[in-house]
Amino acid sequence: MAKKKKPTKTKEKKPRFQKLKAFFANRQTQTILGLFFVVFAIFLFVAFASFLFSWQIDQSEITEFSNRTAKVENLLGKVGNSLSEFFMYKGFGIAAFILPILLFLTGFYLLIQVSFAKLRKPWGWGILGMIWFAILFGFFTSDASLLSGVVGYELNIYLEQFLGKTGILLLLIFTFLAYLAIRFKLNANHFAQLFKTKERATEETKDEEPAKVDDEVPIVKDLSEPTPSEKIDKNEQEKKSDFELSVENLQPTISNYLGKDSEKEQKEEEDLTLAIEIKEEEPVVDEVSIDVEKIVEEKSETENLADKIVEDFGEFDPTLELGNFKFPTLNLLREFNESIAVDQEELEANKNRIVETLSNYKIGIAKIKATVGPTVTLYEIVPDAGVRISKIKNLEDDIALSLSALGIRIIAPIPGKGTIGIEVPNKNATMVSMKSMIASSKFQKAQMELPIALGKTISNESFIVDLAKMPHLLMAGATGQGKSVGLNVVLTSLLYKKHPAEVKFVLVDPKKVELTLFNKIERHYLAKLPDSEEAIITDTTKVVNTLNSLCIEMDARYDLLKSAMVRNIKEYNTKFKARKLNPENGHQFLPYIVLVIDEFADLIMTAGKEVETPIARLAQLARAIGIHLIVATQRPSVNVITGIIKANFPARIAFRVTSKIDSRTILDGSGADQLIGKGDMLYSGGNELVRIQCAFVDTPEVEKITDFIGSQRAYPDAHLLPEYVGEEGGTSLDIDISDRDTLFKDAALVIITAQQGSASLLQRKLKLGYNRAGRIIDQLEAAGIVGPFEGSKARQVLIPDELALNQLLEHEKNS
Ligand SMILES: Nc1ncnc2c1ncn2[C@@H]1O[C@H](COP(=O)(O)OP(=O)(O)OP(=O)(O)O)[C@@H](O)[C@H]1O
Repeated sequence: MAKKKKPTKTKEKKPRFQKLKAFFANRQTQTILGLFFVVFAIFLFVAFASFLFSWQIDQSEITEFSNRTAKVENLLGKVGNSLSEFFMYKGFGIAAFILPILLFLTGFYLLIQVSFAKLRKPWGWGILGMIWFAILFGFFTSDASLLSGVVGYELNIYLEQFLGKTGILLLLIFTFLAYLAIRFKLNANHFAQLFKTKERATEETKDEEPAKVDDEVPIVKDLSEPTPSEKIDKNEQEKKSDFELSVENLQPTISNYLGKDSEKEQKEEEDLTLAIEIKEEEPVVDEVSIDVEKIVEEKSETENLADKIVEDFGEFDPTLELGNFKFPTLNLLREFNESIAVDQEELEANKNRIVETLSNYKIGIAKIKATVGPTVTLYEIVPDAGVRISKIKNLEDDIALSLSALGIRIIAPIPGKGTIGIEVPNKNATMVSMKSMIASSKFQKAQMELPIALGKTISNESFIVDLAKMPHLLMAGATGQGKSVGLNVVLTSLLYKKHPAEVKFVLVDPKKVELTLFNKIERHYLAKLPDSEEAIITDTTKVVNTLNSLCIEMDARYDLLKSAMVRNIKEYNTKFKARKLNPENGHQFLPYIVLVIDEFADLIMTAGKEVETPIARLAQLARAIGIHLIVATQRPSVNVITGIIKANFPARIAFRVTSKIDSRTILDGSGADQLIGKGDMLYSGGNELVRIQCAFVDTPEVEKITDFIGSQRAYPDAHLLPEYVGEEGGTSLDIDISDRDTLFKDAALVIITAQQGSASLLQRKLKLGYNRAGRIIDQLEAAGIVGPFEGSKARQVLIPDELALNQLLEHEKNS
């Protein structure tokens, strides 16, 4: 009992808290509050300033607050006086001025809508500052005065008992230095560095001094008569370096030159010659001396800059471009009477018939329990001990006959329960409206990437699944059993939950009528090929191009994920939002792409392998990069849902099908043939089958939603997928050599080095547009460097290495 009470309490509290949250999130509330804070801050500031001059005069009036005859000098009257008395005299003294500054900042932030998180720091430092200044002023004043306030004075007395006067002073100095260290991000290394640079500077000056002396020595020596001590020792002469020898070699050259003049002159100018010799020597010395470049220490940051960008600008918000986008409201959806009427008589009658039929076959029942769902009621039976389960399973048709009802399904045993279930359709089925699904708190609070509200289970629980986890969905069912409604339910769910920046749809509708309504939201939610006019694809050749284009997008996304060193789109986007990926390196926020294909059988019939291959490739690989497939088909035959497709679509929905074989094809078991239609479906998310009544959303409802979204500001164009040049899009293969692209040879080298003939490789390596890369690939094909087009696979490279390429090109020129 106690356990049951708890959740009701929290349920009551939450809406009230949310209302309060919504109230404060309202811009009007924020404006009024902001203005109040700003005005109140100015009020306090003026009152405090005035109090500085009038406090002694007004002090006696404090007790006379209600006395109308008593007058005060404070510019802001008795209220100003009392507040100042409270905050300054009885509070923090002069330091109380910090308070109006903080209030002003708060009001200002509220007005310009800066996040509250940014106020935490100023308030924290502000309050600490008030206390610190109060203590500081209290330290220097001997009485409770206006400077320190009562707080500062009392704190000083209190601290003095423990630390003494000197202790307080040290504490103040320490806290001040600690503040400097935290505020300006200083640490001991900075001081050490400061010390080192000083030391280096003094060392440099010291180094320079002896150098000067050395330089001067030879000049002094040369100009003066050589002293006996400086006469060259023979031993030393032997040790002379080559360099010194070369100086000697210079000597005769100059003296020979001088020798051409008279010998007298030679003697007279001997001293001078020496000086000249040395002067000649100087530049040689200079050449050899090493000029040591000053080591400039690179500036380093003390914190991660990405964090700083986030701190300054907040996380990247992908929804900013359509910041005013309004999600569709609940009132666009229709309301139905959805209360399930439990018909006691019907229940009783069905129970009696089940018991009777089973007893005819000598199967005793220990217990029976009924759960009434929207369309079917589940009777859970606990058979007597020793009854074989297979025996009950075989009685399916007999029980159906005795209950004279269609769509009876026997689940023997119910997984995880140890009972046997018999699902019997209700006489009056209840519709599950889309509105109830969208409004359910399970959907509203779903923390999923791509939540889909499919419908209600037999126990009336809303069944919400995450398309991102599925990761692809296969839908099958005979015509008129609710497939199209199911697709609309999926799309509507996503429209109610995801911003246009977060998800894009690629819609393929060969029937041309089912998804046309979504044309209105083309520039919000749809993705298309660059050259196509219509975003919704109805033409088979366009489907092939779109699928191949999605394969290119997939490859490009994998490259992005690789360079960002993440494993999936969620991690990638989180990293991108935290501004850890540079958009200049090609990184961008990646929206989920949901590819919806209606009438898959029709596509396979007309395009066969051409669509199957890229679909299989996407299904196999696209889960991590946020491309999800929803494929619907009327005919779940094995040539439509082939083994390779089936293997990659673990999540499947089966509406009613006409034969057991079809049921087996789609669900790997029977059951879908026993459904009753009209949205009655079985969902298989791996191994377990869940019976669900699909939600119902009408065409007018979808129209209202798309109108609502379509009427809002949109992106300039639909989301553009990478361009794909199909086989027929290529130019003729007889390309003239002179018409070749200027980058032809570079491209050939890239392709040969990588041994991979793909246009996207050229795009990346040579930084080309897709069209140009495609043209070059065609030219390479014409030149016999790459093989022919092979669907989504890269072309074969026919030239093994650069040498062979050169030979080929040379041969071309000569021929
Ligand atoms: N979830 C549902 N709840 C109630 N009724 C439904 C539901 N889904 C479908 N129906 C009924 O079934 C009819 C056919 O549904 P829908 O058009 O989705 O069938 P379909 O399988 O797409 O058929 P087709 O393959 O011919 O397009 C609807 O008009 C509606 O009356």
